[in-house]
Amino acid sequence: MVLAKITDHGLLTDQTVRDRDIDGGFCCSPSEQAGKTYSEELSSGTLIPFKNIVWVERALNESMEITYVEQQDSHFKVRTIVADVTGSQRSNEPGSKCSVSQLMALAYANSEPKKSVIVFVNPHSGKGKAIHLYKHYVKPVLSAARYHVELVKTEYSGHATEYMKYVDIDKYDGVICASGDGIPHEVLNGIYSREDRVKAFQKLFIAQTPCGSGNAMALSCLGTLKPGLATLEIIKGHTVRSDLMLVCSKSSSPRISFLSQTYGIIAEADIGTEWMRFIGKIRFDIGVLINILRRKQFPCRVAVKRITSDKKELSEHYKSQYQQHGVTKPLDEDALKPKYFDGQLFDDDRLPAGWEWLDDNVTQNLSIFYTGKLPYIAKDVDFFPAALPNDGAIDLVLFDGRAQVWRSAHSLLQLDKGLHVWHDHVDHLKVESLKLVPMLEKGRTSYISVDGENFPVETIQVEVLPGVMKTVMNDGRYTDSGFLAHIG
Ligand SMILES: Nc1ncnc2c1ncn2[C@@H]1O[C@H](COP(=O)(O)OP(=O)(O)OP(=O)(O)O)[C@@H](O)[C@H]1O
Repeated sequence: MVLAKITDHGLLTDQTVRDRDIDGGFCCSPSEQAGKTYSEELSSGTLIPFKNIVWVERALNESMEITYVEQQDSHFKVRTIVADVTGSQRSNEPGSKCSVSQLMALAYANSEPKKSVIVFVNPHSGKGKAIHLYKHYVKPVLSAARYHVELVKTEYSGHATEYMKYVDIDKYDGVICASGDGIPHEVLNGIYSREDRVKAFQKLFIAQTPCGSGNAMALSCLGTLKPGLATLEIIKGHTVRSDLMLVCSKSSSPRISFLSQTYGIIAEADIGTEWMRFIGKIRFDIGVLINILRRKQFPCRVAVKRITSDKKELSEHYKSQYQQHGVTKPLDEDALKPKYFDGQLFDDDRLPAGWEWLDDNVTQNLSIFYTGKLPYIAKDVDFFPAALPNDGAIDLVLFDGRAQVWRSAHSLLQLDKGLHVWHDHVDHLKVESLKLVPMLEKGRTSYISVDGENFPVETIQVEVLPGVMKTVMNDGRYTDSGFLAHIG
């Protein structure tokens, strides 16, 4: 039995008799807890942050059984202690007993406990490691938090889309993707194709616990690449309504995109180097480097409905939107429909009101076209530092291919801090919608990628869909990209 008291920062253990360690730390459904051991001691003066407490229930003699996540650097464990907890002013009178409901309320200050979720695990994600990561880091946390889990191991590409198209959404609060970014993309598109899509987007949160090779959603929303920690953040974080993008083209039906669309050097390095998969993630850097050294250009025309004109306006937009609390307006069907696509792309000769073509001198010599909605596209790749979850904007970054090689290389070396956007040969705009018209010479092959997936190289129109996706973020914000500190 542990004596513990409530403090402002968490539960502080006072005096230890014994604690209980569940199954070496990685079991956790209540029924599995039969195998509890009574071995380890918890040192006196240990602080268990409220955020780490995932479940509390009554034990014998007014004591409580408290389950929490213990985490320190790479050490990660789910533990249960039996404690006699006294309260402080924060819960009730000093010295008096704290109740289970009081401690649960402190533990779940920003979220609801005990949700029901669909968990997609893609066995192929992250070079086949996803099932192992799910079993050892994700499942223990969800079980300890008494989540109801409908586990779906994806059996083919498109499985998560099909599943989300027909699943009974009344049974669930959300979807957790134990995968890379491909499964959230599928989940969102499955929901988008439902007849009751307004209700589905309104009801279900969609989050990623990073088990793939590309984990931009978890990095940007939860700030970690550790699946166990990300799962704790999903359970404890704030729910946020975030913008999505809708990609329309001639040959495909409108496609939801939560991450990016890219054409030029990045698309070549990502999709065009698939054959080099065997060398791992470095293939991407090599692909970029080769194309930069070759000064490869990808001519196109780009039309936009802009929100900002230059980097000064971009900074002002960021400052004014950063503190906004987000979308509270209920969703309706109009919010999910494209404004500029009626089954056909609009005519290039007649831009809709408020649209304009970007400078042809730049777009005809472009090296990178990249749009995004999340700041981090990979670890240490802060490509869209000014991205905000629900500013009703798509971030558009263009690299002028006429820049000298050393200038391009220098800007790309600053991707980790998001400082590339301040270089003169890099444009960074906020737009409401855009049109990309690739203009490659006849016979030249290239790539467009949407959320990292291959897309036909053809004209695309992209529109922002404000506040459509319910997701989870640590403090209700994206992981710090450093942009605010930079603009002061
Ligand atoms: N059982 C399966 N067999 C083959 N492909 C699958 C299967 N399940 C899912 N997929 C596909 O795998 C793609 C990549 O998945 P995901 O993003 O989760 O992993 P990843 O390791 O990050 O992938 P990548 O290496 O492509 O970035 C998804 O877009 C999905 O369509």
